[in-house]
Amino acid sequence: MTSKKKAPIWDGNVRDAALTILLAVDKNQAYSNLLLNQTIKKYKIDIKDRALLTEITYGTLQYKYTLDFYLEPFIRTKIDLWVRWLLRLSLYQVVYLSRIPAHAAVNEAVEIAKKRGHKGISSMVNGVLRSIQREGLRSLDDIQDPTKRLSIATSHPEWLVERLIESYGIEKTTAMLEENNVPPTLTVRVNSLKSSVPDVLNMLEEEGIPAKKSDLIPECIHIISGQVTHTECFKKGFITIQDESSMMPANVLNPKSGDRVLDMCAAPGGKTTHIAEKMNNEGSILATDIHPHKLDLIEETSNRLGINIIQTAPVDGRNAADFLQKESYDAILVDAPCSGLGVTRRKPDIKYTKREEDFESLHNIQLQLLDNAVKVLKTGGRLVYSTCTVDRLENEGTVHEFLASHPEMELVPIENLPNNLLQKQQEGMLQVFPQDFGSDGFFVAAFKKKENPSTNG
Ligand SMILES: C[S@@+](CC[C@H](N)C(=O)[O-])C[C@H]1O[C@@H](n2cnc3c(N)ncnc32)[C@H](O)[C@@H]1O
Repeated sequence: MTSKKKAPIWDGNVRDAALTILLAVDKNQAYSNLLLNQTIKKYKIDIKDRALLTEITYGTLQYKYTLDFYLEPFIRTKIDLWVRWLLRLSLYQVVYLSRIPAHAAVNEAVEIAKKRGHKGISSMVNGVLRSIQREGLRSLDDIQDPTKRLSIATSHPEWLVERLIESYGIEKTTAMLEENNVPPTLTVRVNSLKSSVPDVLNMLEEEGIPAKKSDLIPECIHIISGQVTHTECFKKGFITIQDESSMMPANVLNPKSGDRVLDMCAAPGGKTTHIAEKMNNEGSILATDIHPHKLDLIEETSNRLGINIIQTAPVDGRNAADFLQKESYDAILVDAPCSGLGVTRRKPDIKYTKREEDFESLHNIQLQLLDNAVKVLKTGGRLVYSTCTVDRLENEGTVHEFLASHPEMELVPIENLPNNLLQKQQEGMLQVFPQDFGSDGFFVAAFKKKENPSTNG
């Protein structure tokens, strides 16, 4: 007799589950997206509760500083961390989720406080939330300093707001920080080896998933609602979940069938498999990553997509040239580790955990990766550098410093993307902001190894 493993008991308390996740993110620096997925899987939480759990967890995290600003005048004693998160998540519902009646959010908070604490705490929680309801929220206009006001209104650390304003000015920064609090879109890439955009749209419709073709990247489809990973279309390898901005590097690299390609920071393989599709599954790709356990993900995805030209290897890109054959790759992608400021919508914890000193150390790693890529790139070969950040030091800063120390490399214009993206190119580099197209913030630059290194162009 086979016995099915039962899911642990789910008591249906979405707010309590959100509180557990938020506390773990705060105390253990756990990733909110991973914890959320684990919780949903562990308890087999249904679609309706899943949506609310996601909304409350991300929303509370996204607006942490704003919520604290509203709570501050009403909290008169020292409170435990879990009580602070309970107040934040309850106030988040009152302020931002109009479909949830305020009294329901407050009653739930009181019940959780009773269950997790004692009567004194539940009365305090009740008192704070009801006082805010009675007296109203303080105005953000009370904050005189514009940087501080933007920091509190959009809930980003003040030093980060300052850094971004310095790079992009107040208007662009405001639009970016506001966009960082908007739920991300879900997009998929059609596997050109197995299907086409019109066929996938039909298949998704038949499977009850509303979707539409993107206006930006030709192989991209926007999913309007539904769980794509449950569809036959996904299981059969016709599509891969990928943000639209992340579809740029493989297009810019523009590999040919039969090329020998290196993807230096490859896991989990979103871009490696895209490159393989562009190569019509002909040629060879070496996909390396510093973390060996992540390489399995590349192999899994390749199998699902019907790709067999990818080999994986655990390699630290900072000394890749010691292990790989010199001057042997036609095209190389360095999709570098970065601060990830362009994906704050998906991982709100990023904005609270980054430190100013991280940018310099990431910039140094990025330069080391590029130094190694040059050594194994063929003369005349193409190198694409990409990040999912909007930080100038990691993007333009890395490109300029790299060019200064590599006279054998030249920046080449970005090609093979639609015009509305190409128009955004500045000095041969492309920075996409989250507010531009609703896709992730992303940076791409392309280089060529000169045939004759003594020339300047
Ligand atoms: C932005 S992610 C890559 C995403 C991947 N290209 C994709 O599209 O799925 C950066 C990757 O770099 C890897 N990494 C970090 N430091 C590295 C190093 N020194 N050498 C090689 N890989 C590194 C990380 O493990 C991570 O998987």
